[in-house]
Amino acid sequence: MLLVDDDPASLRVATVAVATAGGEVVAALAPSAAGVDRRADVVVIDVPHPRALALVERFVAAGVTVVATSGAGSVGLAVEAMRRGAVDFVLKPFTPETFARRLAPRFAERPAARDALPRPVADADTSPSGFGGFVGGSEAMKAVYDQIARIAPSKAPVFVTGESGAGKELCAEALHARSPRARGPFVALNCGAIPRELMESEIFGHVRGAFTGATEDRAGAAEAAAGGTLFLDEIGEMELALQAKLLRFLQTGEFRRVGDTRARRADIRIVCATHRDPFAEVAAGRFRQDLFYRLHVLPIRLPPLRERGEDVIRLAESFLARFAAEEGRAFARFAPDVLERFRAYGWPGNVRELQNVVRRSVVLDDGETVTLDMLPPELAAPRGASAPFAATEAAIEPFHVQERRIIESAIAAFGGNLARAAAALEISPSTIYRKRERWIADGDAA
Ligand SMILES: Nc1ncnc2c1ncn2[C@@H]1O[C@H](COP(=O)(O)OP(=O)(O)OP(=O)(O)O)[C@@H](O)[C@H]1O
Repeated sequence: MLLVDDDPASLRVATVAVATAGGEVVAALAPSAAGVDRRADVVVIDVPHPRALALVERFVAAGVTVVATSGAGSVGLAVEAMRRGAVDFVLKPFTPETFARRLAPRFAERPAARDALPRPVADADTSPSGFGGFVGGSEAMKAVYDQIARIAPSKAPVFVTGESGAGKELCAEALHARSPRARGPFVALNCGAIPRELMESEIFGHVRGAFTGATEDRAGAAEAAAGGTLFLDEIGEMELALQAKLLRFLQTGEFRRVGDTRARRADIRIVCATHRDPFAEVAAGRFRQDLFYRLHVLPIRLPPLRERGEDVIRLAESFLARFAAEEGRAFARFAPDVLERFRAYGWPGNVRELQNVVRRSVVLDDGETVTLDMLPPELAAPRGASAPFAATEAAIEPFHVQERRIIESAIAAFGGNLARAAAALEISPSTIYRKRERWIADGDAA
C-alpha cells in the first residue's frame, strides 16, 4: 500500500492502520513526491481540496485501487472522489482502528490478511470481550452483537437508537462490514450537521443551476453509496418534505437530483440512527409515521454505557492502552478509586465521553497510573459537588461563565463536534457558533 499525505501525523496513523488491517506500506509520501507508482496494489490519497482529485484520477487510470481520505467534511468531495474511481472515502480524523476496519476489505483476496477481515458471524456468540470494532462483553452488548450478526446479511433498512456517543455509527459500520456489501462503499451522513436547505442535495445530489451556488452537476450520498451502505445519522433532524422524498426512494428505488427531471436508481442499504425516541417524534408529528415504519424494519437499541456494567472498565483499559501507545506514554493502569468513580459515574456522553476522559489524562499527564486528580472536574469531584448551581452566595458565578463551561464541556464530551454537542444540549448549532465567535471576539478564544 502506498500512502500519500502532506501531514506526517496522518501518515503515522495510516501506517499503523495498514499494519493492523494486515497490509504492508511500500512508501509514505507527500503529494509533491508522488508519481504514479505501480509497486502498490492500493494507494491511500489525502484529498484536502477538489484540486487534489487529479492524483486520484491518475492512479485509477493506472489500475491502482484508490482509497481517498480528507479532513474537509464535504459529501461533495467524497462523491467526486468516488466518481473519479476511488473505492472508498474516509473522513479524518480517524484512529488506527477505525481506518484499519475501512482498509480491511481491500486485502480481502490476500491470504496473509485473512485474520484482519471481519470475523465470521458465528464469533458473535462466542467472543467474551468484543465484536467487530466494539469493546465490551456485557449481556446488554452481547444481545446487540447477536442482532448485528443476524441482521447484517439482509438488505432491509436498520434503525439504530441510542444516546449520543453510544456507538451508533460503529454499529452501522459493523453491519456494513458483515454484509455481502462489505466491499462496496460505506457513506455516512450526519443529518444534524448539515444545514437543512442543503440536506436534499447532500443526499440526492443536484444539477447545475438548481440553486445559487450549484455551478455544476453533483451526485449525492445515495449515488456515492451505490452497491454499499448509506448511514443516515440523526435522521430525526430531516425536514418533513425531505422525509417524503426519502420514503418515495425506499418505496420505488428511484430518486431525482435536485432540479433534475430524470429519475435515477441506486442499490443501497440504509442504516439510520437517532438519539431521540422515534415513537415520541412520530407522536409529535416531527417524523412521518409511514417513513418510520418503512425504516423501522430491523431495530437495534444500543444501551447507554451506564447499563453495561464492567464494560466501562474494559473500554477504559482498552482506550488507555491505545492512547498511551499512540502518545508514547507509560500509562498502564487506573488507580482503584478512579475505577470506582468510572463505575459510579452516569456517562451522559457515553463511550465518546469515556474515550475523551482517558485521552485527556494521557495527553495532559504523565506516569504509569491514572489517578483521581487527572480526571476532569465532573468526575474528580464526588457527584453533585461540581453542579453548576452553587449552594453558597460567594460561590455563585455569573451566568455567562457557567454557560460557557457547560457548552465547552459538552463540546469536549463530543470530541470537538459542535453539532453533536448542540443536539445533546438541545440548542441549535448556530447558537454555539455565535457564542464561540463572541468569546473569540472578546479576546478569549475557546
Ligand atoms: N463498544 C465500543 N467499543 C469501542 N469503541 C466504541 C464503542 N462504542 C463506541 N465507541 C467509540 O466511541 C465513539 C463514539 O461512537 P459513535 O460515533 O459510533 O457514537 P454515536 O452513537 O454514533 O454518536 P452520535 O449519536 O453522537 O452520532 C467512536 O469513536 C467509537 O469508535
